[in-house]
Amino acid sequence: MTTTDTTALPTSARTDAEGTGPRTPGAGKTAAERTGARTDDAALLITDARERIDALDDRIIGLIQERAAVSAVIQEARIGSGGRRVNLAREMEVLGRYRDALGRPGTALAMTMLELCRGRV
Ligand SMILES: O=C(O)C(=O)C[C@]1(C(=O)O)C=C[C@@H](O)C=C1
Repeated sequence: MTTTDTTALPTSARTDAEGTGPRTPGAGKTAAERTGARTDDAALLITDARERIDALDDRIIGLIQERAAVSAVIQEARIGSGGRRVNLAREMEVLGRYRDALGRPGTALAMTMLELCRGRV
């Protein structure tokens, strides 16, 4: 690894030694440019919090994939028994749960999730 001494620069003007290769988003950018922050403290906080968000998003994506697999088992069982892929009454229950917990955007989220789990109707 080639290293450049950036310690003479203000932290906000440096790029991270790690994770800012030529293909890494944010490569060659200052912490301020990467985060939109105007102070080093804020840039650090944002960088840290973004790592937590990325970890949460990874888990959410994994849960959606797990949900889709369980949903596929149900759909296959129903189709295999002579029924239809879609069960609208159940979808209304799912939409209602998301709406109750998250409001109107929850409904939109649930509709997208159902599409991911059973395709377009
Ligand atoms: O609960 C079911 O009966 C399912 O088939 C699962 C599921 C879902 O992913 O939540 C998928 C398709 C149906 O239309 C309803 C719900």
